[in-house]
Amino acid sequence: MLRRFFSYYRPYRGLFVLDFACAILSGLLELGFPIAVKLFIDRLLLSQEWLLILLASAALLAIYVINTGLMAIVTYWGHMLGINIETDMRRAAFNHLQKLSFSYFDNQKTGHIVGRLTKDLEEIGEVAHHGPEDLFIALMTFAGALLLMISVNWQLALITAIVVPLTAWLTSHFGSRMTQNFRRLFERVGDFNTRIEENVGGIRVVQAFANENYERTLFEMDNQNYRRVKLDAYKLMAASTSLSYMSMRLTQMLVMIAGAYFVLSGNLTTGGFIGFLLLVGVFFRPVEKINSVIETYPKGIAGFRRFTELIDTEPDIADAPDAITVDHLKGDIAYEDVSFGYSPAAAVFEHVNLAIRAGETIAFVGPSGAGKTTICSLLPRFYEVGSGRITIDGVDIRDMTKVSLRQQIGIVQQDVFLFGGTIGENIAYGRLCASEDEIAEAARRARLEEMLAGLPAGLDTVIGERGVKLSGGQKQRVAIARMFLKNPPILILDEATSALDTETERAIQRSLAELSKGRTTLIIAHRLATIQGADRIVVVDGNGIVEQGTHQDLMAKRGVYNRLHDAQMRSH
Ligand SMILES: Nc1ncnc2c1ncn2[C@@H]1O[C@H](COP(=O)(O)OP(=O)(O)OP(=O)(O)O)[C@@H](O)[C@H]1O
Repeated sequence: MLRRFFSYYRPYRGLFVLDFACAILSGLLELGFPIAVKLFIDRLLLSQEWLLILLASAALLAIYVINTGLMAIVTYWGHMLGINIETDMRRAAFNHLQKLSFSYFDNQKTGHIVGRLTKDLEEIGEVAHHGPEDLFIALMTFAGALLLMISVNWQLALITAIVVPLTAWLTSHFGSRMTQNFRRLFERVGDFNTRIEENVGGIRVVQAFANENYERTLFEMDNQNYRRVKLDAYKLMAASTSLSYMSMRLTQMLVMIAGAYFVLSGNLTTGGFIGFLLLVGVFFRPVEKINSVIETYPKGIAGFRRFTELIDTEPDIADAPDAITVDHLKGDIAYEDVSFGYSPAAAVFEHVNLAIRAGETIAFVGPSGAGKTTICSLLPRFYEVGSGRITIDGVDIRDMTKVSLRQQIGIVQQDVFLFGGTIGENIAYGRLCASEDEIAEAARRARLEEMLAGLPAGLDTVIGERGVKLSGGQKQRVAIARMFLKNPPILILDEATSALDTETERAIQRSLAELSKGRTTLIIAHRLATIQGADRIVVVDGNGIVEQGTHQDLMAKRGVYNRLHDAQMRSH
């Protein structure tokens, strides 16, 4: 894992060397300072040569100034190193996320994904900056101060070194527990990110049901879980901080008593004693740091593990190595003995065979949950067929690149998802390089003109998050306009069930009819009245296709379709 972590430093070798070199230099100056003080007191002070004393003071000041500069470099460039690595990892995670298929997102909570890309990576950035530097400097300071202490008085050095095994124990004992703890903490952050996401996204439903109290209770549960885990972390930290503090101060006391004895017995100079005490301070600095390190490192490690988990998630639908880029498909589709289930244990349908000619309009009907949407979502490879194959123009869709395949298929969903920008931007999502004229033309063909005329900003009207400022019908028309712009040879229409008024509904039907002209169209139908004109109606039940034919054929057959039709007629 460590090697993998360091591979992210590769592009920033120069920055790393600069940061590291400055940190080492600063560490050395810190180490040299107590010895300089010792010499100052023992040699210069007693010599009473004022010029030398002033010169030595100026030299000490210069050391401080240089150290200040070094520390500024370490703080700025060191953080830049951390931020660069964090940015790279975030980009890698986001790019990987774009490759993952629907099944991954079906099983993930949005808040957890957001957490991985924000909080976790922030912690990694901190460790990326401080990690190697702190570790190395800590070791260097430890070793350097110990050697200098031995050179001043080895007996005192031995007393001071008592603290080393204790520190090692504290680091290993608390470090791994803190890593586990922070991992749990990040999960809890993910939980309430998800909760907030769902609550804000669904606030209209929450308020319409007047379920604010219920939501408050759910949120408070997550909030308290987070609090508990965080308190556990601080309990561990309090234990490690107080243990290390106590051991340091006890050692310091021992050094004071033993040092006083050595000075009084003439085995140590006053300068040596003061210098030694200053060295003890330097020696303890890494020990004191252990408390912040014990917080930062486990967070970084936990964050990095979560990051690698995401990066290592293989997209279950990937391009074959020799996948071809398709363009201008005609739109002949064939499902050949296709079986599929979202989980291997539960098949949604089995042995589906269906041939659709280019330009044909096929409507899928059947009871709710029968698998109409699922059949259609296999075509753009949102999910992979379990067995059998699907071809377009005779080519297996698994032999095409995902991007080129999906460019050939347009989907108008029942639940139109719009982005938070303007109407124009949302239409342009169909073809990002479209000109303004093309966007306006698409809007006209989707019969958006009248609505746009009533808006002062027209296509530049901002429609709010997920398009909340538009009506259901308007959103659908924007989605249709997008498709006119995308202009794919194959179309999947998830027919709207939302109760639009008859006039709007008719207008939308007309737009859709125009949109599907000359394209192979698969309609996921909920209301049979609207699809009677389809070239073919395919009836799906819980196992697969049970009937197919024109409306007239199926009515004459007096089978499932006939029953569904009669039932809907009765309910209207
Ligand atoms: N992402 C998913 N993960 C697991 N199971 C799913 C998923 N989507 C749908 N299902 C299940 O697959 C079955 C078929 O669902 P599908 O949405 O294809 O039916 P449908 O005929 O389109 O229904 P409706 O008319 O209500 O939209 C259902 O039992 C449903 O619970």
